[in-house]
Amino acid sequence: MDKKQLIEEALTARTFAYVPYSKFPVGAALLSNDGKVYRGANIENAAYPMTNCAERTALYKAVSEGDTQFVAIAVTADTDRPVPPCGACRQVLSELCPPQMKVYLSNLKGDIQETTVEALLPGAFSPGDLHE
Ligand SMILES: O=c1ccn([C@H]2C[C@H](O)[C@@H](CO)O2)c(=O)[nH]1
Ligand SMILES: [Zn+2]
Repeated sequence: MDKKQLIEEALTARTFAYVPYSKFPVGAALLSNDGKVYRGANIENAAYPMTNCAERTALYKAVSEGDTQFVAIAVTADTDRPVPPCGACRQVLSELCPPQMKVYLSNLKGDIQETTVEALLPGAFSPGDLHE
């Protein structure tokens, strides 16, 4: 599973978004170290703040299936620039993924921004901050 294939998976995931309010579908595809891909889409709610982003959907699917070792995530939406993850997703990525893990942000025009979990949220509040 290479970068291009993972982005294709994110594009497929995007088609399953539940977005009656924003009409802004987002897709994500999370690659685990055993080669499995967890797709995620954003799922909105009439109580707006309950919305779950595509990235967190993919992460929570994986973790709740017992998969915790990840090597990359792709995220895609119909944005002018490669879609930037929200603050909440950056925090969750930093909790559940290695700091140097690749993050492929893209849009429908085919622009790709390659970054890392750590670069998306430098200095993130981390599990280690809770203990001495
Ligand atoms: O990286 C992002 C940015 C936004 N959204 C969702 C949340 C909401 O459903 C819609 C508009 O913010 O897009 C994501 O899923 N991922
Ligand atoms: Zn988000």
